[in-house]
Amino acid sequence: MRLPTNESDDPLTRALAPPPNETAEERAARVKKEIEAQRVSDEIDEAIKLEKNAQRKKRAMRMLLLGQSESGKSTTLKNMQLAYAPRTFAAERVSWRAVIQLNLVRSINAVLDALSSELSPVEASSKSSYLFGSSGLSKPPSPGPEPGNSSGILEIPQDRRAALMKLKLRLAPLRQVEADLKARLGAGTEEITEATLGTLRSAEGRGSMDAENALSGLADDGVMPCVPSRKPNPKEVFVRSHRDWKEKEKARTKLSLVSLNQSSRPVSPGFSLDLSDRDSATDVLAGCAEDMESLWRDSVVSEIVKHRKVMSGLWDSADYFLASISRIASRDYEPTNDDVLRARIRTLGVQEYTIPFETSGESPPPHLGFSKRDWHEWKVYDVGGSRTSRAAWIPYFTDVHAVLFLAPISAFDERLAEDKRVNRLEDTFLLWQEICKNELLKNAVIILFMNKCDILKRKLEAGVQVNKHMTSYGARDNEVTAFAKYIQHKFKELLISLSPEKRMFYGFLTTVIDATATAKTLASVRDGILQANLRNANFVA
Ligand SMILES: Nc1nc2c(ncn2[C@@H]2O[C@H](COP(=O)(O)OP(=O)(O)OP(=O)(O)O)[C@@H](O)[C@H]2O)c(=O)[nH]1
Ligand SMILES: [Mg+2]
Repeated sequence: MRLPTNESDDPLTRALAPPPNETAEERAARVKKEIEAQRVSDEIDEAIKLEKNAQRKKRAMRMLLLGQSESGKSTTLKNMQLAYAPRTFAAERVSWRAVIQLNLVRSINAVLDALSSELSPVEASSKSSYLFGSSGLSKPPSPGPEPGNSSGILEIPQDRRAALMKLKLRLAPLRQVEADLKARLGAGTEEITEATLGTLRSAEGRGSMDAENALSGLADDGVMPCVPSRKPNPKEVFVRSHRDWKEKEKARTKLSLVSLNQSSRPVSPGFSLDLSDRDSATDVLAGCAEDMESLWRDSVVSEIVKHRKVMSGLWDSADYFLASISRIASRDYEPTNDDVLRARIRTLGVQEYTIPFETSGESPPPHLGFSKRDWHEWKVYDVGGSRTSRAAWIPYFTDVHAVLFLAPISAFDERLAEDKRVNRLEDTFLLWQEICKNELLKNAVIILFMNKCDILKRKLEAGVQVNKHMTSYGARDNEVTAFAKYIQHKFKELLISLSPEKRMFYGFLTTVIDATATAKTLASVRDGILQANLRNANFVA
């Protein structure tokens, strides 16, 4: 057979070639037709791609992380990444630097507020909304002494007053650092409290972008009990990206570290360093490191912190970061795994993650219709947990295979930040009830993490009496094992009595800031979900 020797011999080239004596008008018409044909073809390709993605999504294993705000959902998610996607976790570690710096600066500013209240009570009372109002710290303050009420003011020795005043002045730039970091990291830095709810609503009226973010998932009617049954508004439904601030922070931190080393190391050719983007928060923090240490270690300040119950107004990891001031407030600070697990930023809306849960490499049973990849690469959805965010959860209840419910059992003596009338454990029980009886979740495996056992232990050992806050606890032993057994029984009873179908109870006592223990628990969870779903042949869409 003779092969074509040049293009004109090729039948395909010949067939596609324009007619030899094509006029200019004919050419224009032909090109127009070809462009239109290409557009239609592209549209078809795009539709096929979308359909393929939708099918793939439908088949992927899907898990929802649910629970009230600060229950530990995002911390559990970080543990999943650390255990199953360590490279992604390591690559993102550097982007947590600003969040950790902000966690530290906010704690120091809260201490400075308490100090101001003691040094000059009248001035402080006019500013007191800063501390637990607009700054949006996570928990409402425990009722401390009234500023201006002399019986509530500590006696500060005269010789210490001047030194503490000076320290306070030298640390004043940290207010601006807090504002800058919040602006950089976005609305997740604003905790939803009774006070901030008002601020956020009025910001929405002005149509600000930040309010738009902050209000993601906020129902029209404001605070809602548990999971609302009405349809969420469209703003609440879409998956929010968790990458935005992480990508920006990663770039900024790398830049800042390069800039720090530029005098000793030559900048690689072609790398353009934008000095205007250098990290001024890091510079100010490094400049204030010694003063922050002096403040935190000062015996008078310690008394004030205790007296004003500053720590109970902050989130649970504040003391961890305050214990590491010199390490964090240095120019070359790079977060450790533990730092990242402890870092606090509120989750906005619903965020989707892909976790490669593969451990033993086994294949999915053929009759379930999963590809090997879909079987191991789970879609995990982390949600914002405050009452105002819960409407956003509902669209994710359809076709979900597992719910991992976080119950912070140490919160038996705490109140919801967004509604101080409600006890946090009571809110968790109400939420659990609604999840257990929800029709949309009837085929999902429900797993319970009774979390924050470390804090529970600390509280009970410090003498906090459970039965003062939960009369039903009666005269049972005021210690961790007895309390955990009691609580576990309550959760199990509710699950069994409320589930539309007969259900297995999977409960774990957890401290999710402990990565080693959590990795073991997560391996059991994964196996439990797969086993339970294997038994339930109906679950595959
Ligand atoms: N001590 C201790 N702290 C914990 C534990 N679990 C979570 N935390 C801390 O509690 C804070 C809140 O945890 P997150 O994981 O951000 O809570 P969340 O449920 O995602 O909260 P939202 O995003 O607001 O819904 C963080 O500072 C965590 O480090 C725990 O078991 N023990
Ligand atoms: Mg979260």
